[in-house]
Amino acid sequence: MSHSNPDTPLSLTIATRESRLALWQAEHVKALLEQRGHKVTLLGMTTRGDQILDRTLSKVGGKGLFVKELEVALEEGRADIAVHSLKDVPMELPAGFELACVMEREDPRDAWVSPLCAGLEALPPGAVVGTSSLRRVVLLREALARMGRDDVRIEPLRGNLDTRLRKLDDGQYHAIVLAAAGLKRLGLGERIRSIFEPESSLPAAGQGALGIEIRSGRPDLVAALAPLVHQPTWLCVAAERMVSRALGGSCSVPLAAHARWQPDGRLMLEAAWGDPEGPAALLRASETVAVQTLDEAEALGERVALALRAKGARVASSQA
Ligand SMILES: NCc1[nH]cc(CCC(=O)O)c1CC(=O)O
Repeated sequence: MSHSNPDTPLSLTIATRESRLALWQAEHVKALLEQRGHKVTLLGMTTRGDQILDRTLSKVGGKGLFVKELEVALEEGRADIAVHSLKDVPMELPAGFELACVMEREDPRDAWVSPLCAGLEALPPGAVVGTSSLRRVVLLREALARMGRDDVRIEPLRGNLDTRLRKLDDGQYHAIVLAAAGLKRLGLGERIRSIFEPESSLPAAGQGALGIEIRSGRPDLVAALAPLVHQPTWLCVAAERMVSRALGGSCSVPLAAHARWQPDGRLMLEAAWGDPEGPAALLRASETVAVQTLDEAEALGERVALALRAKGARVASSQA
């Protein structure tokens, strides 16, 4: 098809959420596409996930909340591509949509932001730590239990990045935990007091990576986006996302999945699962293997999910 040449300039519209982080990400993709001669417009929109700020996301339907409206814009032809934080993209896209591009990952780790101290160990007695994901809550509880700190309270923290930082600055929390990637992208990296190594806070599947979604059947877009693809990141997130998918992909279950390239060129995938009803201890599994294709990455993810299941992890029933 003549349209499939990556050098053919296109006029395209990017659907994006309107949080500062989402706009930064959309502008980033816009600039990269414009460098390649394409003409790009942004279409900003508000999603249900942006509107519901008073409840924990896991209680109101989960990840799809941040992408549905963008998909409707693609479906109706009001936009051509949607730029997402991959962490917010459901494991299975609706029929007729596909992931056309995964870009190079920003820092995938969790960050500690606090005016008081550089980590959990230095928190004052009775401190309140804010975070917004079940995964982080369970990982923090584990770490606190290891330190014998049953005095520390973990409280929900919702809202976009600026809102979360403001709540910290208002004194509602002594410290908050959030993704390093968002802070770094917005030039707020200096607020990070410390970074959790994956050994102490295993990241969520896709954390720190951007994905670009399109309607299927647009080889012109696939070709235009091909130069933005970072294959090593795509292999990592394919493995990570398969773990979530194989376990039901619900964000009301504490689940971490993180893949890293080893110096020997193999991919190490680690995952952790927590029983939403049970005790806080997480089940863990990992495997390191040579991976060259997305199929091999997904097979790795499936095996690690199976290993978790063998240890007692259950498949979540599909979310509402
Ligand atoms: N759940 C919301 C969300 N989706 C993506 C990011 C951060 C950026 C990224 O992971 O790419 C965040 C904020 C956070 O988890 O603190």
